[in-house]
Amino acid sequence: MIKVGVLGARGRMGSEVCRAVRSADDMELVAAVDQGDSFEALTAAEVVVDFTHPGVVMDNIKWCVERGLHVVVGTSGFDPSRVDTVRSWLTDDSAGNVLIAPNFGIGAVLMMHFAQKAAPFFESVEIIETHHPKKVDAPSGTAYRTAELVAAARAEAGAAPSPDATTTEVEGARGADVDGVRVHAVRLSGAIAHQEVVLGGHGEIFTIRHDAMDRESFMPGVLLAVRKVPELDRLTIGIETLLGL
Ligand SMILES: NC(=O)C1=CN([C@@H]2O[C@H](COP(=O)(O)OP(=O)(O)OC[C@H]3O[C@@H](n4cnc5c(N)ncnc54)[C@H](OP(=O)(O)O)[C@@H]3O)[C@@H](O)[C@H]2O)C=CC1
Ligand SMILES: O=C(O)C1=N[C@H](C(=O)O)C[C@H](O)C1
Repeated sequence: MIKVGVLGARGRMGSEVCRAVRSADDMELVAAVDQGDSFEALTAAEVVVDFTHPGVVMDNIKWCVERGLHVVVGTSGFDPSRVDTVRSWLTDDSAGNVLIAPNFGIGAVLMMHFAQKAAPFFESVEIIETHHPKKVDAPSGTAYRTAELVAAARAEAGAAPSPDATTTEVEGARGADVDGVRVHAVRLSGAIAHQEVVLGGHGEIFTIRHDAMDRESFMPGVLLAVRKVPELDRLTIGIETLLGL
Protein backbone atom coordinates (compact mmCIF):
# COMPACT_ATOMS: atom_id res chain seq x y z
CA MET A 1 0.00 0.00 0.00
CA ILE A 2 1.33 3.45 -0.92
CA LYS A 3 0.70 5.91 1.94
CA VAL A 4 -0.56 9.15 0.40
CA GLY A 5 -1.00 12.64 1.85
CA VAL A 6 -2.98 15.38 0.09
CA LEU A 7 -2.27 19.12 0.38
CA GLY A 8 -5.21 21.32 -0.58
CA ALA A 9 -7.50 18.46 0.46
CA ARG A 10 -10.68 20.55 0.75
CA GLY A 11 -10.20 22.25 -2.66
CA ARG A 12 -11.84 21.38 -5.99
CA MET A 13 -8.96 19.11 -7.06
CA GLY A 14 -7.73 18.03 -3.63
CA SER A 15 -11.13 16.66 -2.62
CA GLU A 16 -11.32 14.69 -5.88
CA VAL A 17 -7.80 13.31 -5.25
CA CYS A 18 -8.82 12.22 -1.72
CA ARG A 19 -11.78 10.34 -3.24
CA ALA A 20 -9.59 8.70 -5.91
CA VAL A 21 -6.90 7.64 -3.41
CA ARG A 22 -9.54 6.16 -1.06
CA SER A 23 -10.92 4.15 -4.00
CA ALA A 24 -7.52 2.86 -5.17
CA ASP A 25 -6.76 -0.72 -4.03
CA ASP A 26 -3.02 -0.05 -3.69
CA MET A 27 -3.19 3.28 -1.77
CA GLU A 28 -4.05 4.50 1.69
CA LEU A 29 -4.97 8.13 2.43
CA VAL A 30 -2.99 8.93 5.58
CA ALA A 31 -3.27 12.73 5.63
CA ALA A 32 -5.71 15.28 4.21
CA VAL A 33 -4.31 18.76 4.89
CA ASP A 34 -5.65 22.16 3.90
CA GLN A 35 -5.13 25.84 4.69
CA GLY A 36 -4.54 26.38 8.43
CA ASP A 37 -4.01 22.66 9.25
CA SER A 38 -0.77 21.34 10.75
CA PHE A 39 1.50 19.66 8.19
CA GLU A 40 2.71 17.10 10.74
CA ALA A 41 0.26 14.41 9.56
CA LEU A 42 1.98 14.45 6.16
CA THR A 43 5.11 12.85 7.65
CA ALA A 44 3.18 9.54 7.75
CA ALA A 45 2.99 9.62 3.93
CA GLU A 46 5.38 8.25 1.32
CA VAL A 47 3.94 10.47 -1.43
CA VAL A 48 2.29 13.88 -1.01
CA VAL A 49 -0.01 15.28 -3.73
CA ASP A 50 -0.21 19.10 -3.90
CA PHE A 51 -3.16 20.94 -5.44
CA THR A 52 -3.04 24.24 -3.56
CA HIS A 53 -2.14 27.68 -4.90
CA PRO A 54 0.76 29.06 -6.96
CA GLY A 55 1.59 31.39 -4.05
CA VAL A 56 2.27 28.56 -1.55
CA VAL A 57 3.29 25.56 -3.62
CA MET A 58 7.04 26.29 -3.52
CA ASP A 59 7.08 26.32 0.31
CA ASN A 60 5.03 23.11 0.32
CA ILE A 61 7.44 21.27 -1.99
CA LYS A 62 10.46 22.39 0.05
CA TRP A 63 8.83 21.24 3.29
CA CYS A 64 8.14 17.79 1.82
CA VAL A 65 11.44 17.08 0.05
CA GLU A 66 13.44 18.17 3.11
CA ARG A 67 11.64 15.37 4.98
CA GLY A 68 12.33 12.79 2.24
CA LEU A 69 8.72 12.76 1.03
CA HIS A 70 8.05 12.32 -2.69
CA VAL A 71 5.78 14.99 -4.16
CA VAL A 72 3.31 14.94 -7.03
CA VAL A 73 2.53 18.56 -7.90
CA GLY A 74 -0.55 19.60 -9.87
CA THR A 75 -0.56 23.22 -8.76
CA SER A 76 0.13 25.65 -11.60
CA GLY A 77 2.52 28.60 -11.83
CA PHE A 78 5.80 26.93 -12.82
CA ASP A 79 8.07 29.03 -15.02
CA PRO A 80 11.67 27.93 -15.79
CA SER A 81 13.10 29.76 -12.76
CA ARG A 82 10.74 27.96 -10.34
CA VAL A 83 11.61 24.63 -11.95
CA ASP A 84 15.32 25.40 -11.50
CA THR A 85 14.75 26.28 -7.84
CA VAL A 86 13.00 22.97 -7.19
CA ARG A 87 15.83 21.13 -8.98
CA SER A 88 18.36 22.83 -6.70
CA TRP A 89 16.58 21.34 -3.64
CA LEU A 90 16.95 17.77 -4.95
CA THR A 91 20.74 17.42 -5.10
CA ASP A 92 20.87 15.69 -1.69
CA ASP A 93 20.17 11.93 -1.96
CA SER A 94 17.92 12.10 1.12
CA ALA A 95 15.47 14.45 -0.66
CA GLY A 96 12.24 13.06 -2.06
CA ASN A 97 11.53 13.02 -5.80
CA VAL A 98 9.25 15.61 -7.37
CA LEU A 99 6.91 15.25 -10.34
CA ILE A 100 5.33 18.51 -11.54
CA ALA A 101 2.59 18.09 -14.14
CA PRO A 102 0.83 21.09 -15.69
CA ASN A 103 -1.99 18.72 -16.61
CA PHE A 104 -2.81 15.14 -15.54
CA GLY A 105 -5.57 14.64 -18.12
CA ILE A 106 -4.57 11.98 -20.66
CA GLY A 107 -6.28 13.88 -23.49
CA ALA A 108 -4.66 17.15 -22.45
CA VAL A 109 -1.22 15.51 -22.43
CA LEU A 110 -1.89 14.13 -25.92
CA MET A 111 -3.07 17.60 -27.05
CA MET A 112 0.28 19.07 -25.94
CA HIS A 113 2.15 16.22 -27.62
CA PHE A 114 0.29 16.61 -30.93
CA ALA A 115 0.68 20.41 -30.82
CA GLN A 116 4.42 20.02 -30.40
CA LYS A 117 4.52 17.62 -33.38
CA ALA A 118 2.38 19.87 -35.61
CA ALA A 119 3.98 23.22 -34.71
CA PRO A 120 6.90 23.20 -37.18
CA PHE A 121 4.60 22.46 -40.15
CA PHE A 122 2.50 25.65 -39.93
CA GLU A 123 3.30 29.35 -40.36
CA SER A 124 1.19 30.45 -37.41
CA VAL A 125 0.28 29.02 -34.03
CA GLU A 126 -1.70 30.53 -31.17
CA ILE A 127 -3.22 29.04 -27.99
CA ILE A 128 -6.64 29.78 -26.52
CA GLU A 129 -7.39 28.41 -23.03
CA THR A 130 -10.80 28.66 -21.34
CA HIS A 131 -11.36 28.00 -17.62
CA HIS A 132 -13.92 28.45 -14.84
CA PRO A 133 -13.91 31.99 -13.40
CA LYS A 134 -12.59 30.87 -9.98
CA LYS A 135 -9.20 30.04 -11.48
CA VAL A 136 -6.61 32.34 -9.86
CA ASP A 137 -3.85 32.34 -12.46
CA ALA A 138 -3.57 33.19 -16.16
CA PRO A 139 -2.50 31.88 -18.50
CA SER A 140 -3.11 28.32 -17.31
CA GLY A 141 -0.13 26.12 -16.54
CA THR A 142 -1.16 23.90 -19.43
CA ALA A 143 -1.22 26.79 -21.91
CA TYR A 144 2.14 28.04 -20.62
CA ARG A 145 3.70 24.57 -20.99
CA THR A 146 2.13 24.07 -24.43
CA ALA A 147 3.62 27.38 -25.58
CA GLU A 148 7.06 26.36 -24.27
CA LEU A 149 6.86 22.99 -26.09
CA VAL A 150 5.56 24.53 -29.32
CA ALA A 151 8.24 27.24 -29.25
CA ALA A 152 11.00 24.69 -28.63
CA ALA A 153 9.77 22.46 -31.49
CA ARG A 154 9.64 25.43 -33.88
CA ALA A 155 13.09 26.64 -32.84
CA GLU A 156 14.58 23.16 -33.33
CA ALA A 157 13.03 22.98 -36.81
CA GLY A 158 14.28 26.48 -37.68
CA ALA A 159 10.70 27.76 -38.20
CA ALA A 160 10.20 31.52 -38.55
CA PRO A 161 8.16 33.46 -35.94
CA SER A 162 4.38 33.46 -36.59
CA PRO A 163 3.66 36.38 -38.94
CA ASP A 164 1.92 39.36 -37.31
CA ALA A 165 1.63 42.86 -38.79
CA THR A 166 0.07 44.40 -35.67
CA THR A 167 1.63 47.79 -34.92
CA THR A 168 -1.09 49.36 -32.79
CA GLU A 169 -3.33 47.62 -30.29
CA VAL A 170 -5.28 48.00 -27.09
CA GLU A 171 -3.00 46.41 -24.48
CA GLY A 172 -3.69 42.70 -24.11
CA ALA A 173 -5.64 42.36 -27.37
CA ARG A 174 -3.04 39.96 -28.77
CA GLY A 175 -2.80 37.93 -25.57
CA ALA A 176 0.36 37.09 -23.63
CA ASP A 177 3.66 36.33 -25.36
CA VAL A 178 5.13 33.06 -24.01
CA ASP A 179 8.41 32.27 -25.78
CA GLY A 180 7.04 34.02 -28.90
CA VAL A 181 3.71 32.14 -28.88
CA ARG A 182 0.51 34.15 -28.27
CA VAL A 183 -1.65 32.75 -25.46
CA HIS A 184 -5.23 33.95 -24.86
CA ALA A 185 -7.01 33.25 -21.55
CA VAL A 186 -10.83 33.16 -21.35
CA ARG A 187 -12.63 32.92 -17.96
CA LEU A 188 -16.19 31.69 -18.40
CA SER A 189 -18.99 30.51 -16.11
CA GLY A 190 -19.94 26.98 -17.06
CA ALA A 191 -16.40 26.12 -18.17
CA ILE A 192 -14.07 23.67 -16.38
CA ALA A 193 -10.80 23.40 -18.37
CA HIS A 194 -10.52 23.71 -22.16
CA GLN A 195 -7.76 24.49 -24.63
CA GLU A 196 -7.38 24.98 -28.36
CA VAL A 197 -4.09 25.09 -30.19
CA VAL A 198 -4.81 26.76 -33.54
CA LEU A 199 -2.31 26.31 -36.34
CA GLY A 200 -2.54 28.22 -39.63
CA GLY A 201 -0.85 27.45 -42.93
CA HIS A 202 -1.40 27.98 -46.64
CA GLY A 203 -5.17 27.79 -47.15
CA GLU A 204 -5.74 25.63 -44.06
CA ILE A 205 -6.33 25.89 -40.34
CA PHE A 206 -5.69 22.94 -38.05
CA THR A 207 -7.24 23.01 -34.57
CA ILE A 208 -6.26 20.66 -31.72
CA ARG A 209 -8.81 20.91 -28.92
CA HIS A 210 -9.23 19.33 -25.52
CA ASP A 211 -12.16 19.69 -23.08
CA ALA A 212 -12.16 18.53 -19.47
CA MET A 213 -15.81 18.40 -18.42
CA ASP A 214 -15.23 16.77 -15.03
CA ARG A 215 -12.26 16.89 -12.60
CA GLU A 216 -12.47 13.08 -12.43
CA SER A 217 -10.69 13.18 -15.82
CA PHE A 218 -7.43 14.16 -14.08
CA MET A 219 -7.47 11.24 -11.62
CA PRO A 220 -5.97 8.37 -13.68
CA GLY A 221 -2.95 10.62 -14.37
CA VAL A 222 -2.63 11.65 -10.71
CA LEU A 223 -2.77 8.02 -9.49
CA LEU A 224 -0.25 6.96 -12.14
CA ALA A 225 2.11 9.72 -10.94
CA VAL A 226 1.68 8.65 -7.29
CA ARG A 227 2.59 5.06 -8.21
CA LYS A 228 5.64 6.05 -10.27
CA VAL A 229 7.20 9.03 -8.46
CA PRO A 230 9.20 6.97 -5.89
CA GLU A 231 11.19 5.30 -8.69
CA LEU A 232 11.73 8.40 -10.87
CA ASP A 233 14.99 10.37 -10.95
CA ARG A 234 14.69 13.47 -8.72
CA LEU A 235 12.68 15.94 -10.88
CA THR A 236 10.22 15.05 -13.64
CA ILE A 237 8.10 17.54 -15.58
CA GLY A 238 4.83 16.18 -16.97
CA ILE A 239 3.50 12.63 -17.16
CA GLU A 240 4.41 12.22 -20.84
CA THR A 241 7.27 9.79 -20.18
CA LEU A 242 5.08 7.77 -17.77
CA LEU A 243 2.66 7.29 -20.68
CA GLY A 244 5.48 6.24 -23.02
CA LEU A 245 5.28 9.42 -25.14
N1 LIG B 1 -2.19 19.68 -13.07
C1 LIG B 1 -3.51 19.50 -13.29
O1 LIG B 1 -3.94 18.54 -13.98
C2 LIG B 1 -4.49 20.43 -12.66
C3 LIG B 1 -4.01 21.50 -11.95
N2 LIG B 1 -4.86 22.33 -11.31
C4 LIG B 1 -4.24 23.37 -10.49
O2 LIG B 1 -4.37 22.99 -9.11
C5 LIG B 1 -4.41 24.15 -8.29
C6 LIG B 1 -5.63 24.08 -7.37
O3 LIG B 1 -6.79 24.18 -8.14
P1 LIG B 1 -8.22 24.02 -7.46
O4 LIG B 1 -8.33 22.72 -6.76
O5 LIG B 1 -9.20 24.35 -8.52
O6 LIG B 1 -8.16 25.21 -6.38
P2 LIG B 1 -9.00 25.34 -5.03
O7 LIG B 1 -8.88 26.79 -4.62
O8 LIG B 1 -10.34 24.73 -5.15
O9 LIG B 1 -8.18 24.43 -3.99
C7 LIG B 1 -6.97 24.81 -3.41
C8 LIG B 1 -7.04 24.40 -1.96
O10 LIG B 1 -5.76 24.58 -1.37
C9 LIG B 1 -5.94 25.23 -0.11
N3 LIG B 1 -4.70 25.89 0.30
C10 LIG B 1 -4.26 27.13 0.02
N4 LIG B 1 -3.08 27.33 0.59
C11 LIG B 1 -2.76 26.20 1.27
C12 LIG B 1 -1.65 25.81 2.06
N5 LIG B 1 -0.62 26.63 2.28
N6 LIG B 1 -1.65 24.57 2.56
C13 LIG B 1 -2.67 23.73 2.35
N7 LIG B 1 -3.75 24.05 1.60
C14 LIG B 1 -3.78 25.27 1.06
C15 LIG B 1 -7.09 26.19 -0.39
O11 LIG B 1 -7.66 26.70 0.81
P3 LIG B 1 -8.38 28.16 0.77
O12 LIG B 1 -9.51 28.01 -0.21
O13 LIG B 1 -8.82 28.36 2.19
O14 LIG B 1 -7.35 29.11 0.30
C16 LIG B 1 -8.02 25.27 -1.15
O15 LIG B 1 -8.80 24.45 -0.29
C17 LIG B 1 -4.39 25.34 -9.25
O16 LIG B 1 -3.08 25.83 -9.38
C18 LIG B 1 -4.86 24.74 -10.56
O17 LIG B 1 -4.41 25.44 -11.68
C19 LIG B 1 -6.20 22.17 -11.38
C20 LIG B 1 -6.74 21.16 -12.12
C21 LIG B 1 -5.92 20.19 -12.81
O1 LIG C 1 -7.27 25.63 -12.49
C1 LIG C 1 -7.72 24.67 -13.19
O2 LIG C 1 -8.90 24.33 -13.16
C2 LIG C 1 -6.77 23.94 -14.04
N1 LIG C 1 -5.50 24.20 -13.94
C3 LIG C 1 -4.44 23.59 -14.66
C4 LIG C 1 -3.73 24.61 -15.51
O3 LIG C 1 -3.49 25.74 -15.02
O4 LIG C 1 -3.36 24.29 -16.63
C5 LIG C 1 -4.89 22.36 -15.41
C6 LIG C 1 -6.25 22.42 -15.98
O5 LIG C 1 -6.23 23.29 -17.05
C7 LIG C 1 -7.28 22.87 -14.94
